[in-house]
Amino acid sequence: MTVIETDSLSKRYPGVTALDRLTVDIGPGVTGLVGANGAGKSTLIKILLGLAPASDGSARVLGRDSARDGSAIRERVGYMPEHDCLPPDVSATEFVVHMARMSGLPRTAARERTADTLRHVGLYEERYRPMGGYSTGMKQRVKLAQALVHDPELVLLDEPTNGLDPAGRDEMLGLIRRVHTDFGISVLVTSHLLGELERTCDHIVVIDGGKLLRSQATTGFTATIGSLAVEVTDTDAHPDGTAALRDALTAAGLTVAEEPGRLLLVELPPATDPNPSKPPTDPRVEPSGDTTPADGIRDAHDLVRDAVADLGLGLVRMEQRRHRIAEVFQQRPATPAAPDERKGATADVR
Ligand SMILES: Nc1ncnc2c1ncn2[C@@H]1O[C@H](COP(=O)(O)OP(=O)(O)OP(=O)(O)O)[C@@H](O)[C@H]1O
Repeated sequence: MTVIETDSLSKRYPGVTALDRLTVDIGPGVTGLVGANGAGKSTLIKILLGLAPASDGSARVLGRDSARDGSAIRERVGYMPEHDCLPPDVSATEFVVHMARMSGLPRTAARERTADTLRHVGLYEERYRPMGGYSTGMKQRVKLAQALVHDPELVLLDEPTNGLDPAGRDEMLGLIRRVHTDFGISVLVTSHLLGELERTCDHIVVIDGGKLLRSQATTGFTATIGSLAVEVTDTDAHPDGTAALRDALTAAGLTVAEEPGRLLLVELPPATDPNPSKPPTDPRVEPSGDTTPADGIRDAHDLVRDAVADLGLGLVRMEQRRHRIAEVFQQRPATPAAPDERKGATADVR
């Protein structure tokens, strides 16, 4: 099932191409839309909601054409805008009730839904105070509440962690995750911080300069590449044991990077099949003798163990690590990257 699909979607402003032939399918669940400032995230959201026309191509949201059926889409989709748009003189309750009424809820239902939604986002007594005195975190919560109040099937959240400190960001990301797990609402959440979506999203779409860089399940980002962290002791024969091991492993054909603290990172082969077009292996069929990723990982372990033993070094630790999303996007010239990794990304990877 597809929740959002775009087909060669382009948006041109005078002198700027905000979206450039973007074709992407997004399914249910929590999807992160990542890109540096100006990558085209807000533009995409506005087109999906039918609030801005595309220059070329098409977009469908919940099966409806965003160019023709904008108002029908907005009935079923909630939107949390990036910028502050809250009237300072009214309370969160008054504002969210108003938004619920605008969405067509009767008065009593609007009040009940508002109370439930504000409770869900963690606003209690403060909900009766004018919003002008709210902290950034409270304002972001009100913006999230008004996106949820009419019980949408999908919410589009534009930079919901903007302006929040690390603790506030974590809380907001937890809330966003619960929007899906507690209510079954699908979420598209934008951020220029690639790393923060790693724990929250099932799927990540990365855009840069309005173009699609990558669209992949979060596990795919982190599981396809890994490394073995190895630390060894020095000996009289090898006063720099780390360097000796690095040279031995490199000579054995492994790609090795050195980290501060005498740690060597040995690249492992992909742990999952990086080529999704390849048919899955039938588990009932005996292995044909071809090497698999698991074989490659075992071989790397064996090579490290043997090299350490041959050099007579002490092995302090050898542990497998999965890369975090942010690392996947850092340039790693020592490793021949898969074609779509080679495109690189300009998203902020803090
Ligand atoms: N109304 C507009 N008129 C002209 N240019 C625009 C307009 N809206 C957006 N742009 C330009 O289109 C590009 C994409 O902007 P967009 O706001 O979609 O990016 P973004 O990824 O959401 O970034 P940010 O997080 O900084 O808002 C930018 O170069 C921006 O300056």
